[in-house]
Amino acid sequence: MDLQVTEITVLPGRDKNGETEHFDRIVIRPGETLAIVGPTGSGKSAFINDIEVFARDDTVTGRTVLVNGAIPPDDYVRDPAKKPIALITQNTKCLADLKVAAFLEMHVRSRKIEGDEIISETIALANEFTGEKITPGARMTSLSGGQTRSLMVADAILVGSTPVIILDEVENAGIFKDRVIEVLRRYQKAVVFVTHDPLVALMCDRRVVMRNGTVVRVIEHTDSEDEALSAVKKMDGILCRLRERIRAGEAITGGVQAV
Ligand SMILES: Nc1ncnc2c1ncn2[C@@H]1O[C@H](COP(=O)(O)OP(=O)(O)OP(=O)(O)O)[C@@H](O)[C@H]1O
Repeated sequence: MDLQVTEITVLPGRDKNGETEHFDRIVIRPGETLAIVGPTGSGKSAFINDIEVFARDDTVTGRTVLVNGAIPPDDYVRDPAKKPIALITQNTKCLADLKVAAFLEMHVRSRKIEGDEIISETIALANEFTGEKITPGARMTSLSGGQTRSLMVADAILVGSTPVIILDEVENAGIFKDRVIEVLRRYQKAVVFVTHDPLVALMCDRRVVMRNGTVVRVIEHTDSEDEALSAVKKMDGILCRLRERIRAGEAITGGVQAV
């Protein structure tokens, strides 16, 4: 990436009634995680869309998004190779009928990255996110939803090397959410999650609460939520193991605490 992204700033626009939004600015920096939460239709997708297109008072919300404190250069918006944002949604479908390694190789070549190790490294990283292992020889079209999204996240981190990653409701997709968050932090990505998942929301540094097309509150994660977070982690662990057993075709008899 040509320009180091040190911060993305969202400046207020208008709510659904056309009233000026009340927040001052929302800044996200490398290594930080932001969750966008709120009921259906509250404007979560519109918020991430503003970031993805670098809004300049030209979207439905009237917000403006700055990169390093300034309006970003035009090629950030127009040239996909220069765009510093990767958006990964639930509807990631692969139309390329290629094997996983060939698909990654194509991306690696287009990014002009030297060496082949990055392909196996990307597959290995993706396999940290999913219980169903991805092999280099598997066809892209035969991957499950969870495998595809795991590969897309690993690809955005290592091959695309984008500093900002937006994940739109990927939680139901058979990926290890806490592992994804840990790795994204380790790689110093600025991450925005649209989420309804308590574990993802509580693990993030901040939660942006949406209602009626506007940001109504920004909640900082503090120690006071740690107790709830560790309880949710335990529950999530139980559910994950239970899910694996059900997928494996087991009958679940007895209590689930002991799973
Ligand atoms: N500030 C705004 N001003 C005008 N229209 C808005 C604003 N924010 C969102 N909208 C519109 O409201 C509708 C619902 O918003 P959006 O899809 O972003 O909600 P959501 O929270 O993502 O909903 P869901 O959880 O169902 O995906 C969309 O048509 C969107 O364009």
